[in-house]
Amino acid sequence: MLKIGVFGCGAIGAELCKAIDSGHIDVELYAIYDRHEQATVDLKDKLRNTDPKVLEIVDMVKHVDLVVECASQQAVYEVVPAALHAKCDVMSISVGAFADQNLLKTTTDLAKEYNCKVYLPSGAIAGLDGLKSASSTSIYSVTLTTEKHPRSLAGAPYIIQNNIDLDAITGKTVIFEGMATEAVKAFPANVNVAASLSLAGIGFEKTKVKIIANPALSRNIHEINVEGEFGSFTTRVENVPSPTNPKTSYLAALSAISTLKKIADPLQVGT
Ligand SMILES: NC(=O)C1=CN([C@@H]2O[C@H](COP(=O)(O)OP(=O)(O)OC[C@H]3O[C@@H](n4cnc5c(N)ncnc54)[C@H](O)[C@@H]3O)[C@@H](O)[C@H]2O)C=CC1
Ligand SMILES: O=C([O-])CC(=O)C(=O)O
Repeated sequence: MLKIGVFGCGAIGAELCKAIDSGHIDVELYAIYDRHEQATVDLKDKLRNTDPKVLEIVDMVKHVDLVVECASQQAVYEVVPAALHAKCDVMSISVGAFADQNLLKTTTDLAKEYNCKVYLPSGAIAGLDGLKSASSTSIYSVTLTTEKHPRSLAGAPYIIQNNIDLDAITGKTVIFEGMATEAVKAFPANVNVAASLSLAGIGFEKTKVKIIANPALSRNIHEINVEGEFGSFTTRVENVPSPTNPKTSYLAALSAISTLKKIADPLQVGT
């Protein structure tokens, strides 16, 4: 059975571990890690059938087949190269880190060298399947419009650097408009989905991102518009936020669960 290490025990990591613990995913949860020890303690308390070891990344990679990063963009720099050097496959949910072309190249080079796979789940959006198909011909534009409650944007570097008072926002307000390359750094905990879109489509320099704060919202909305030689499509997901992290949509955790389930499943149905 596939041995898994989960790096990051927050909203997504905890849901993923609970899905393994409940038997929903047929893998062995061998190890977990979080820089906040209490997060590992709290997570272990919630698990009924498994008792993973708490191992730092250097030790985790010696024992597992696949490492799942669900921590932060910063953690990707530590976790992904370490896993690949140890010939482990990796799933990474903090996809925005791969806007760094050096990290992206190192990752793909290492994965090729060691014959490993790097899985980047769809996260909190729908439509990557259509975008990937459409990419075989010309794509004219890809636009992500993300609308969240202002509290979900709190702490983002862009909000801090521009002294934006989120409490003063009383109506729908455009906070940011730019390209994905800038957006994923400016809002590292809000628009990792812009990175997945960029990688599946026309790249970080051409993928447009608009971020709107709306205090009337209780859901995280991601709308994607794609125009190309194939025609056009729009997807819109109105996401229920994770109860433990309002920045993160529940669908993102479900996407990580679904990706891991697919990796573990011996039967692969469909194209
Ligand atoms: N691709 C997508 O669609 C989505 C991606 N994300 C990203 O996924 C990641 C996880 O999201 P959540 O579980 O909601 O976050 P969270 O904040 O609830 O949990 C993250 C956990 O990882 C730990 N952590 C962070 N950096 C670490 C490091 N360098 N070393 C060790 N532990 C570290 C934290 O202590 C925390 O317990 C975040 O980067 C988030 O921005 C979130 C939602 C959607
Ligand atoms: O969960 C979401 O709504 C999307 C998100 O935070 C991200 O892409 O970083």
